[in-house]
Amino acid sequence: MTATKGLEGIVATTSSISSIIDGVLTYRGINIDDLAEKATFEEVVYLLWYGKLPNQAELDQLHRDLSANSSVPSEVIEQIKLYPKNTNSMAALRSAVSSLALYDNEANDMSKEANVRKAIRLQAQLPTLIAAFARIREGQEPIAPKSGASIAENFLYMLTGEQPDPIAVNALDKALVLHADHELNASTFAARVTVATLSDIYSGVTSAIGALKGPLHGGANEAVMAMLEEVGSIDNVESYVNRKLENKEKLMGFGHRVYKNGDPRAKHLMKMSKELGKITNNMKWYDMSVKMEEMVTRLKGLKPNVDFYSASVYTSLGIPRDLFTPIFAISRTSGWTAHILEQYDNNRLIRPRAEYTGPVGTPYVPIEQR
Ligand SMILES: CC(=O)SCCNC(=O)CCNC(=O)[C@H](O)C(C)(C)COP(=O)(O)OP(=O)(O)OC[C@H]1O[C@@H](n2cnc3c(N)ncnc32)[C@H](O)[C@@H]1OP(=O)(O)O
Ligand SMILES: O=C([O-])CC(=O)C(=O)O
Repeated sequence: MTATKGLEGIVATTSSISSIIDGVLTYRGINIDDLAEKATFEEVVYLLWYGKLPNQAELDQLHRDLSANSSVPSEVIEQIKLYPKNTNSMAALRSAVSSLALYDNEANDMSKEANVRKAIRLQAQLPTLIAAFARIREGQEPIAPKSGASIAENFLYMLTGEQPDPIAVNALDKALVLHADHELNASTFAARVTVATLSDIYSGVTSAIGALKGPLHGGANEAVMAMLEEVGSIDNVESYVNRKLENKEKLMGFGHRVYKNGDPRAKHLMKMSKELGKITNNMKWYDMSVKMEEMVTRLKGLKPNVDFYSASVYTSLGIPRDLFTPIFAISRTSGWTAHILEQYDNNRLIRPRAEYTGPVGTPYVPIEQR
């Protein structure tokens, strides 16, 4: 038995949800470039869950279902009020999503119908939880979700209490489309491993949030912004990148386990970053990012991944840095739940082996002789 570090190249499951073939990403066979330009996030949610694009009536029904389920139990809001004000936002989200299960009568109902209803509730409630957390820590009251609004519109509305600009809504919606699913990434794998024990969907999504939090995965978008802020100005990019590469340190938002010739989502976010920079009359983060990309690509051959330009996109939308990864979680909930439903449909316990590298034949030494 020989281990493959990080399971690189190991095919661990079959899935019909999303694919990465020759650097091309598809959701249910539809190229991400088409979806990014043409689909709304709700259409993508439907596509991931049901395997086809919705017709108008189906999409309208999904909007109604998401809207009707977007309020969170008051007990969970009361718990969030008890969280330390400076708590990590992904830790807060992980705890709050886990708490949702306590107030869901169907939490442990493993029927397909109940699991689909729970997927809808999770998708609808994550934005509400995150906006509530963001307001509560600022000493503000949470804002109830607005009936009939899309997930992107509702999230921005619940965050600020103001009707968001349609440009901001469209930009966030497109970012949600781009982050919705990504084959067997670490957080989706975590979700599938958890539910493959026939544990419940809340446990699966809670595991996934824990995995997404790390800076090698979803946490990189926040780390990219921290890096840009540390660099401070375009004049410092060159020395910063040179220093990082000399010290063999990671540059956040670059590299990918699967894409070696570039992440197809990055160009869309780059374009959005440029457009939003122009609209907000602040090209600083975009310009710094472009210079960094040019250097890292030239010197190290690494391309930006989905997290790189999303950092400047969210900053242009006025979103606090530590909500970037929770926003990723809002989007990826669609993919996580699609994978969880797929796992239940064709389940087998996921239990690989480890190559043992410890001592052998070790005698047991009685405690008085140690
Ligand atoms: C949504 C997402 O999860 S997208 C990924 C988000 N994560 C990041 O942006 C964090 C920065 N990037 C990374 O840490 C990595 O590229 C990962 C985690 C994405 C992929 O990791 P792996 O597939 O294990 O690649 P690995 O770490 O083996 O990298 C191969 C080589 O490239 C280097 N490398 C990879 N990424 C970077 C980076 N961002 N900056 C500098 N060097 C890098 C490694 O140091 C290694 O160099 P070496 O061969 O000289 O030792
Ligand atoms: O697939 C991965 O390893 C990480 C990634 O880009 C994602 O989850 O979107």
